[in-house]
Amino acid sequence: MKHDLSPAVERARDAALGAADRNGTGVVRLTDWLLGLLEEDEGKPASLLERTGADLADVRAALGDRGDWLHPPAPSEYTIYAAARERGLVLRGDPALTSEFVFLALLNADAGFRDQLAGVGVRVDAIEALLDAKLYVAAPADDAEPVFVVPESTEHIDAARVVDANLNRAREAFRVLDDYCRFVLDDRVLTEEVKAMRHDLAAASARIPPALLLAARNTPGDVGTDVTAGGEYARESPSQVAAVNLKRAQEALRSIEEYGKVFGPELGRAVEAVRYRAYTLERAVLAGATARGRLAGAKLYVLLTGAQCVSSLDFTIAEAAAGGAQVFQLREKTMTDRELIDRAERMRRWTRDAGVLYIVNDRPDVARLVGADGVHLGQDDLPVAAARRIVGPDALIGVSTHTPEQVRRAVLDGADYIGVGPTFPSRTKEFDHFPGLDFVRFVAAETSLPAFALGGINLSNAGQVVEAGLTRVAVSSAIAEEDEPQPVAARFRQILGG
Ligand SMILES: Cc1ncc(COP(=O)(O)OP(=O)(O)O)c(N)n1
Ligand SMILES: Cc1ncsc1CCOP(=O)(O)O
Ligand SMILES: [Mg+2]
Repeated sequence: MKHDLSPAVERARDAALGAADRNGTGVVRLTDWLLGLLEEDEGKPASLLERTGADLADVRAALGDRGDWLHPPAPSEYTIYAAARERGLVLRGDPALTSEFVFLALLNADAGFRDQLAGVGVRVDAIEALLDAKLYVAAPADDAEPVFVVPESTEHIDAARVVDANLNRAREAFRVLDDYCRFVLDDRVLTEEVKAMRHDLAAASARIPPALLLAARNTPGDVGTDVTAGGEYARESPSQVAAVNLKRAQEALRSIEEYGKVFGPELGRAVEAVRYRAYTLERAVLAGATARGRLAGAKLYVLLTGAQCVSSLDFTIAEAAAGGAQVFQLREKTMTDRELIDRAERMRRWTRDAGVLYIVNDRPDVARLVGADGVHLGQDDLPVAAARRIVGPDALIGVSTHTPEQVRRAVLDGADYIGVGPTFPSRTKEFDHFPGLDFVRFVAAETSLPAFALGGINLSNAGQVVEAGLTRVAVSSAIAEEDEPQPVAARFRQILGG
């Protein structure tokens, strides 16, 4: 039967037959065919090898010299051409007998021989990927336009290799972070954010066909696998493990973003969005841990407005602190700025003397000016990031929350604690909506960030808050309107579990 061979295939066949004649056996070996195909430096088989990272001279030398190799006989010409046509049809929709598909057919003809070739850097899967036209017009299912249409090129294999390695790195880092948020922080909001980031990264990377990523993978040939940095095996604490893996995820995402640009702008953009979220996550996870530390034992938080106190402010602070209140907030809503700064400075002294934390309500500027420990922000006050620029990295920032979404946002914005309420009708502030104890229950199950229930909490109903799952409360009238704040504060502490 006459086959319609390309000139390059004809030359390779003649070379193989000639080699068989010369060695006296008359048996044409796979080696003879391959050497025939690789004879031309500029030929497609040689260029495929080089594009996929193999050294042409090494491969030729191994085929020619390796006495320890098995050199199986080549299949019949008919079988070789049938396999080549089939590969050409599947990968390109074209059954023409050209050298690259005959090359591929020969590489796949004998598994043992293919393994020997892998030992000298011949990566059949990568060669197949380069020949696979589908890979270059891949588009995610929900995109109307192809995301990238490129000619086959070594650049894409190289970039896919970097992206593949960094996707694995990022996935592994996210897995470690998932464990930290879930088992160490016990925080559902953060755990779900890590999961969502993993999912979004996977969706973004689907823009590169998985077959291409797999084909580009070359772990044995990775010169970095046995290079370890000092300190890689030393971790002092779970939070250090989290910190290291947050950095690892960010670095891997940056690399995917940069090398992903080789496939078009969309991948870079989508991964950039995940990377920014990784920075936010870092703040939420790590600074949250510091804040958790500072507020670890804080159970009773007192909001004070001078005019509401039946005694003087300084007496109320000293007495409530002596009874066990640990955090005090200056909440003045009607003062001029001059009056406010004056009071805020005094309150700094009184709270320092009492050894308690001091938070200023609403005003990051005032908090910073008087050296308060932090600021409390409502939903209509400055956002966390803006306040953080004023108060600095070490100050505590609290956020009022009234809905599940506000809790999620506060956690991810890097709030250090949240106010949760209003729980009950309040004598201090009027409300027309009460998320109540159901919301307290939700918060208790959702986040490990310090969360203070507030709104109408007193000694009679504080137990219900504890039953609903929170053991921290913020109160105003229950302390400010008492002649003797100390025993009241002490009783709160008992109810809240010491
Ligand atoms: C600890 C704590 N939680 C909630 C609030 C309420 O803040 P906000 O909603 O901004 O209302 P005002 O207190 O500013 O009227 C808070 N102050 N403290
Ligand atoms: C400011 C504020 N925000 C929600 S409840 C509340 C007031 C808390 O005061 P009280 O403990 O007297 O109800
Ligand atoms: Mg406010």
